[in-house]
Amino acid sequence: MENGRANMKPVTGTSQVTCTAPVNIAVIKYWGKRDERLVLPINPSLSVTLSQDQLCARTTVAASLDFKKDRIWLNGQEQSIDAPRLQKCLGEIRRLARKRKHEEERMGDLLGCCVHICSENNFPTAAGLASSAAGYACLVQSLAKLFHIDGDVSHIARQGSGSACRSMYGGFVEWTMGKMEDGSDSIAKQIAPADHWPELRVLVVVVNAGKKAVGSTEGMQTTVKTSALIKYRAEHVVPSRQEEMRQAVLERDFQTFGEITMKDSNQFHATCLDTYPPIFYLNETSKHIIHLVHRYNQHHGKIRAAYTFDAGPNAVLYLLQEDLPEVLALFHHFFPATTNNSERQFVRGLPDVQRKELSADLLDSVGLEPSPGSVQYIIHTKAGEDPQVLTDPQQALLDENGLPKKQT
Ligand SMILES: Nc1ncnc2c1ncn2[C@@H]1O[C@H](COP(=O)(O)OP(=O)(O)OP(=O)(O)O)[C@@H](O)[C@H]1O
Ligand SMILES: C[C@@](O)(CCOP(=O)(O)OP(=O)(O)O)CC(=O)O
Repeated sequence: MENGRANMKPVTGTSQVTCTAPVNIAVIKYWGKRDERLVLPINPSLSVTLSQDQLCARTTVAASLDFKKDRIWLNGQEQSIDAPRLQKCLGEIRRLARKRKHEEERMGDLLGCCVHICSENNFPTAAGLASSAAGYACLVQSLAKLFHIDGDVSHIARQGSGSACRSMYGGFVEWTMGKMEDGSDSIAKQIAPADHWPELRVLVVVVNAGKKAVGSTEGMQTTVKTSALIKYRAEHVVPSRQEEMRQAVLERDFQTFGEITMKDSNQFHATCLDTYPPIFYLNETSKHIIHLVHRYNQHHGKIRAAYTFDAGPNAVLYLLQEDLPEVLALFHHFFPATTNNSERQFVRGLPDVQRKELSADLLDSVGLEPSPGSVQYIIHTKAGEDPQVLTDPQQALLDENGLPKKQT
């Protein structure tokens, strides 16, 4: 992978670009829009971009005068190109490209071409694992490269899915609310690069990889309409929290980082409960995980692991490398794999699983009944880089005719 120009040819035949883009998991949550059309948030948010070695979207975009219409395939299935958010991203990219056409000789006849888009995620789609963030970041990055647009395009990714703007950067990223009516200052910015905090580890605990009942877009609309708590949160809680969190990241202060992460996740889910009718994203296993983490931290008298939950029951844990063996041992003990979720695949992305003996004291402090099979699997990962261009044509998802490659 390299972050330079893509495998682009002049538009005599087909011009094609392939990119990958990361998932990001917020530690200060975005929930609620002040402008639905432009996807402008009611509060700023802050997230960690995850490594693409474990979780990523991959997208190939191709432009050709031979294509009759714009088309998109997602995870092997052709989808409607008329989806409003897709249209918004395509339209914005073409608008920017038109504006820059006179400065860009390379643009050639690209603007007269239709595009084919093919994308896949290497993890479950629409299951509360931020597939829309990785997916729209990947789409916008690939289209920007195809149309020779340089510079920040996070304001375009934002219009695909709000959280996608944060996946345009690696490491630790904030999404500023902005004040402008056109949303041009509601953009993502990196506050620290991926290697800023090398000891930080991330465990994505997959409780349920199925499609969730209430999508984020609809869920946050109802919250904004019906919850008094969300207004209080946006006006009186998040602004100072965002500052504290930025400082905690810059100082690699895990105690503050962990505490704010858990409190912010809890408040986000409290606003879901305050929604009318209420929205429940956490399930019994999520609650077990919350208890486990608090009792574990209490046992050690400090925060050693911090949980956060998006719009679904899956937990994401932030922790430091030195505590990884113990935390994994706790999950093996309290959420043992069954034959359906076999031991070998239980923890993914960790070459040599270090096991640690748990003290009787610690097991006693946690004091939960083991719940076999309720965690499907765990992905071990860390902070990672921004979207990448893939230059090897073998990794493209479209063939030389601009059609999805046959699966082998
Ligand atoms: N690789 C992709 N390319 C383009 N669009 C994608 C891609 N992956 C997901 N999407 C879009 O995002 C939608 C899923 O978004 P949704 O918000 O429901 O789930 P999620 O992002 O997995 O969860 P959450 O945002 O709550 O963490 C898909 O239905 C599709 O429209
Ligand atoms: C709970 C969240 O993951 C919500 C993400 O919402 P989306 O970005 O998926 O919503 P839309 O802007 O409507 O597409 C919190 C977060 O990522 O900050």
